Amino acid sequence: MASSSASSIKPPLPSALTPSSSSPSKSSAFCLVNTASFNKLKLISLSRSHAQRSFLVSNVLKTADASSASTTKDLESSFSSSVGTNPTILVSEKLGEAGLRVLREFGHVECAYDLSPEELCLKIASCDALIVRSGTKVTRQVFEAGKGRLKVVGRAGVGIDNVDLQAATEFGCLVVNAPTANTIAAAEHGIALLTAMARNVAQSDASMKAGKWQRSKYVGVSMVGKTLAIMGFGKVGSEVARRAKGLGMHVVAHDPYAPADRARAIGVDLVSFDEAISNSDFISLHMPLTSSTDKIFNDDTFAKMKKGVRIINVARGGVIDEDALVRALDSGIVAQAALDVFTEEPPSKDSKLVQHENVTVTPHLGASTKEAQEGVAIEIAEAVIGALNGEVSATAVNAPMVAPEVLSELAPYVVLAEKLGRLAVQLVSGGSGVKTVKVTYRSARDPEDLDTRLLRAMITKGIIEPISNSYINLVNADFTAKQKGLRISEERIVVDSSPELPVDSIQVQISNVDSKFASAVKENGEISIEGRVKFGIPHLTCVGSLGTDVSLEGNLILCRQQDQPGMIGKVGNILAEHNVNVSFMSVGRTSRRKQAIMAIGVDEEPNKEALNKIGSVPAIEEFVFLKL
Ligand SMILES: NC(=O)c1ccc[n+]([C@@H]2O[C@H](COP(=O)([O-])OP(=O)(O)OC[C@H]3O[C@@H](n4cnc5c(N)ncnc54)[C@H](O)[C@@H]3O)[C@@H](O)[C@H]2O)c1
Ligand SMILES: O=C(O)[C@H](O)COP(=O)(O)O
Repeated sequence: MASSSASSIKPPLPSALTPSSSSPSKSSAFCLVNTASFNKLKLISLSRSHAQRSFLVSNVLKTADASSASTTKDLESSFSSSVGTNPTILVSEKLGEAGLRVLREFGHVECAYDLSPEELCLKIASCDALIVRSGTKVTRQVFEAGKGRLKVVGRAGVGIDNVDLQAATEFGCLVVNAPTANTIAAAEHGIALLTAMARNVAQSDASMKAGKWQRSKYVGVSMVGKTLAIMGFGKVGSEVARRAKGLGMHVVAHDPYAPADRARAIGVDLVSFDEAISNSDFISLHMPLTSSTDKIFNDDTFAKMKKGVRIINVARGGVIDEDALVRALDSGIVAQAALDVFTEEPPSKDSKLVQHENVTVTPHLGASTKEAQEGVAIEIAEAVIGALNGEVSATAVNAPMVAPEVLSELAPYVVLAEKLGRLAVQLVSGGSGVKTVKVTYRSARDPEDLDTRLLRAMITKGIIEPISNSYINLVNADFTAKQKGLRISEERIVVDSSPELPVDSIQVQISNVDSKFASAVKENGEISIEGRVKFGIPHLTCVGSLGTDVSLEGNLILCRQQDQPGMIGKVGNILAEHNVNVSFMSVGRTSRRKQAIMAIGVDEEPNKEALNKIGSVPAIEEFVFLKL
């Protein structure tokens, strides 16, 4: 007889005991002694020391016990009940009042502006969410300080170059932004800078205020008929293009990812980078700051521009090498520049660029209209609350988006997936050394129609969390798996079952490891378990090559035994003697009086003595105790 210790491994079962894993119920007999009452889908987070205790489904932060939630309504009611406490939301920059009102109705809102990096790190440790604009650097240190509690960073605007997305992902923190509400404001500001620069509005205004009347000095240039290059034909760039067309300009755009039909619809030609910059009279920048756009406008690119070009930047200061721009202004390659954004904000008071007489500047005002700020504030408040409430975020920056209908459909499978991962890793001898996992989804659906990212994340969570102190969710599951050298491959097999159900069964196989329960090892040497959802409840349906049928909740004892009368009673009595409540029992076997697998669900964890007694029942050949 083997116990749950790693040293007591027995060889895999003989092939006589190996019914087909794909259809265990056909070749196994089941005796379902008792069924448990199942908890509702508990979306309350199990997160440690976390006051807010939310379950962020879009991120799969935490799940609790086996559960069922087959409709969106079930899910939503579970979400709302999970946000009972008062989450703390730190707002570190000025946010529109309308958004603050929405946030205050939801939780405790702390507005603390102009925090030093140290002060931010100190505060963040007691916050569930952080809302920033472009002025707050959300660094790795911030995520480290917020570890375990900070669940979401909301960027009240578009650009997320001030947020360390890699660190956010590693710490499982969702980043959401408000990408649409300030588009028009930014485009209008771009046009304002374009026209103000062309007609020297700012310079002549300053001159008049200084008591001068310099009409000939401030002769401008006309815009009609001139070529404007839009660099980055996204939301803002397209709106600038529309407006520039209204000014009678010829507009071209460069954007490696922009669809040609959108450009055509606005009457804009998409051209190469070099073509755009070398033939244009005005160049307006609208691309994000990324590693590939960092200082993309530099000495080399300025040298390719038409002499006397005028540049507008309402995107990010970092896309321009500012020293090179000063040189280009001094040499006359660039006649004028109108800048709303700077590499360092605010720039130094003696910045040559800011002080340059041919440069018009504004202090990052692109998004600063009353309308845009109210809009952005509401957009980000809703996104952050949604994320804390477990809703799918349409503006997630560092997590795959899962459509609400997919989420609702997959809810019970999400629980099953985590339980299977959790069970599989506990069957590994010593629990460690897991490197290769294969997940097989059997489904009647076309493999293309089955989005398994959520399920894979939960299996990863189930496998990693019991053996490490990592915290896994949809945001960081793939990253953490990779970091730990865990390779999870997936296979989808089309089966002839109901296409109404997204998944028929999920099988988790771990290879190249020893098992503490030899019966879990298939002929191919892999630990294998399989489960399905029955009436919304996750069930374990196969262990190794043997069929079983137990609902997954509480704890589980798996025994391999000789199939003979009285086994259920013997084990049941031992557990009763130790005041351990049995929630269900199931016996699967291939044929009479040979070997069988008994699965016993227990509410409490049996002590060593009880487990030893089970182990000494002569007909029991091996057993393992597993925590779900
Ligand atoms: N000044 C402000 O207050 C203000 C306000 C809003 C937006 N912005 C900034 O403006 C920029 C654009 O915002 P958006 O809402 O239009 O974003 P967007 O994502 O809709 O558009 C950005 C576009 O840039 C394109 N792009 C990416 N790399 C490029 C490259 N190397 N060359 C050319 N194009 C490239 C993308 O394909 C995309 O179409 C962002 O940097 C944003 O932060 C500034
Ligand atoms: O990226 C943006 O949305 C703009 O740059 C606005 O930034 P702000 O919120 O700091 O005004």
